[in-house]
Amino acid sequence: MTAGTYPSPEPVEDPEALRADEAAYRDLADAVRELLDLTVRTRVDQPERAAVATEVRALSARLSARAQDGPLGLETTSDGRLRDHGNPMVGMRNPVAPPLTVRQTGEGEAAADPFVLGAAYEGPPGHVHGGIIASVLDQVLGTVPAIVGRPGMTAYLNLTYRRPTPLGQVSGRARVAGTDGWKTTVTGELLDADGQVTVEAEGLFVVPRWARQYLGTPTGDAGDFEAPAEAGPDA
Ligand SMILES: CCCCCCCC/C=C\CCCCCCCC(=O)SCCNC(=O)CCNC(=O)[C@H](O)C(C)(C)COP(=O)(O)OP(=O)(O)OC[C@H]1O[C@@H](n2cnc3c(N)ncnc32)[C@H](O)[C@@H]1OP(=O)(O)O
Repeated sequence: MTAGTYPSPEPVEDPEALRADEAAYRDLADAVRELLDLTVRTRVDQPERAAVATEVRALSARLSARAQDGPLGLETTSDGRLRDHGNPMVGMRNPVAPPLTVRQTGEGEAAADPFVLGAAYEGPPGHVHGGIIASVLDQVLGTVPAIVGRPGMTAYLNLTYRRPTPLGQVSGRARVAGTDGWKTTVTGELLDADGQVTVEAEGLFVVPRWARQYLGTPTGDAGDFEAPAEAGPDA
C-alpha cells in the first residue's frame, strides 16, 4: 500500500452487490450535482430558498449518521480494484466532479469523453473558469503516466489558454511526450463542443521517491503499476 492507499473499510466480495453499492453512490452524487447546479441558477424567492436550505441541512444530518472523519484516500476493493471515489474530477462519490471519464485511447494516450461544464464552473461570463480547466487537464494528463505504469504526482503543469472555452460540452486528450527514468512528460489539450482546441497543456509527472518501492504491486483498473523491466534509477 502506498501512503494514502487504504483497504476499503467495506470490502465487497459479491460483484453484483458491489455494482449496486457503487450505483447508489453515483446516483447520490448525481442528485447533489443537480442541486449544486440549481443552487447557482435558481431564481425562486427568498423564503423558498430559506426553506430549501433547511431541508438540505436535514439531509446532510442523515448522511452524517455514518460518515468517516477524513478523506477517502485510494481505497481498494477486496479484489484489489482501486476506488478513488473522492477525486474532484473523476470520483464517483463527488458531486463537485463534472464528472470526467478518462479512458486509454492508444499506446501512451488517454482522452476524457465529452462532458458538460455548466454554470457552477463559470469564470469569465459564459466561459469556463481557468482554474477548473487546469484541474481537468491535470487529471487527463495525469492519467497517462498511470497507464504506462508510472503513476506520478504533478511536478509542473504549463497551460496556454489559446481562446476562451464556452460553458457547455468539452473534452480532453493527452499523450506521452517523453520519459526519463521516473519522470514522464505529457502533452494534451482541452477542446470545446466544436472540437476546437481552446487550451494546450504540458505537464511533468514524477513517481515520488516514497512511492517507487510500491510500483511492483498491481493495484487494479486505474493502471497496472507493475514495475517496468527497465526499472528507474533507484529501483
Ligand atoms: C504516485 C503515487 C501512487 C499512488 C497511486 C496513484 C494512482 C494514480 C491514478 C491515476 C492518476 C490520476 C491523475 C491524477 C492527477 C492529479 C495529480 C495531482 O494533483 S498531484 C498533486 C499536485 N502535485 C504535488 O503536490 C507534487 C508536490 N511535489 C512533490 O511531491 C515532489 O516535488 C515530487 C514528487 C514532484 C518530486 O519529489 P521527489 O522527492 O520524489 O523526487 P526529486 O528528486 O525531487 O525529483 C525527481 C526528479 O524529478 C525532477 N523534478 C521534480 N520537480 C520538477 C519540476 N518542477 N520541474 C522539473 N523537474 C522536476 C527532479 O529534478 C528529479 O530529476 P532527476 O531524477 O534528478 O533527473
